[in-house]
Amino acid sequence: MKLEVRELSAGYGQGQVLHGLDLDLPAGQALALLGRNGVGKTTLVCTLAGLLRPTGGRVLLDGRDVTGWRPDRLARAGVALVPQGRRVWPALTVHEHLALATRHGGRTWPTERVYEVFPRLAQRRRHLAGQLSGGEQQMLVIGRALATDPRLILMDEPSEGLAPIVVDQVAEALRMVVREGLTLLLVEHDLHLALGVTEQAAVMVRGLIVHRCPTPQLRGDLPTMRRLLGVAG
Ligand SMILES: Nc1ncnc2c1ncn2[C@@H]1O[C@H](COP(=O)(O)OP(=O)(O)OP(=O)(O)O)[C@@H](O)[C@H]1O
Repeated sequence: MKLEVRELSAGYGQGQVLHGLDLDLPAGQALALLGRNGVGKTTLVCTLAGLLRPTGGRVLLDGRDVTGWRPDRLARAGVALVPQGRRVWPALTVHEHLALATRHGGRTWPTERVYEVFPRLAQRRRHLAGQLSGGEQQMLVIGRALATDPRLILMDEPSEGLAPIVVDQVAEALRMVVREGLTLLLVEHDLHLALGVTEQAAVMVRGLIVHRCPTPQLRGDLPTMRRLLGVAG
């Protein structure tokens, strides 16, 4: 699903965070959205998911103006959000989570397809989510989003607090779904993950995209990474 963001402004009360931000994400592309703490990455993702109302500008999905749409309407249009903090329902099993996600009657993934992306979840399908490891919970949250058959998936820090080996498993899963044509906007501090699964990278500073390039180019551009992201080395 093609995403076009035009002069988007949003914030909290009097505090404006996004200052007329422009962003283009062609259908089927995976984009890493990078930037130091507090530049507005989560604010952008929440605005795109309908959790925050923009105060200005426009958001287009496949050319259709969806500015100000509520989260449920955006979800039905094919937008899925994997928010920070991997919230699961502790007393429901893995399988019940996935079954609930596909209950809305629209297009869905067969649960088995989620299990192909995350074999670990298949092994844990009868376990309560509250008993899963942090990594398994994150797989469940991503799996739940995939089960709704999204066309654009917004992810906010999926690697947060996960062991490196689990981050590798999440990366492998993301590569798989991107290969299948899903459009991905990935907010991520773990550069190994962010640069390992995306073709394009964008860097935010104070509510604006200030740098955009193919991911391999950014990976080879240490001065820019140092300047905009504070990467050591
Ligand atoms: N609910 C809120 N109410 C008021 N201000 C907020 C709220 N959430 C975030 N902010 C402020 O908005 C600005 C941008 O925050 P945001 O979380 O979007 O940044 P970020 O780039 O995602 O940061 P991080 O990388 O630390 O997650 C920050 O100054 C933050 O303090």
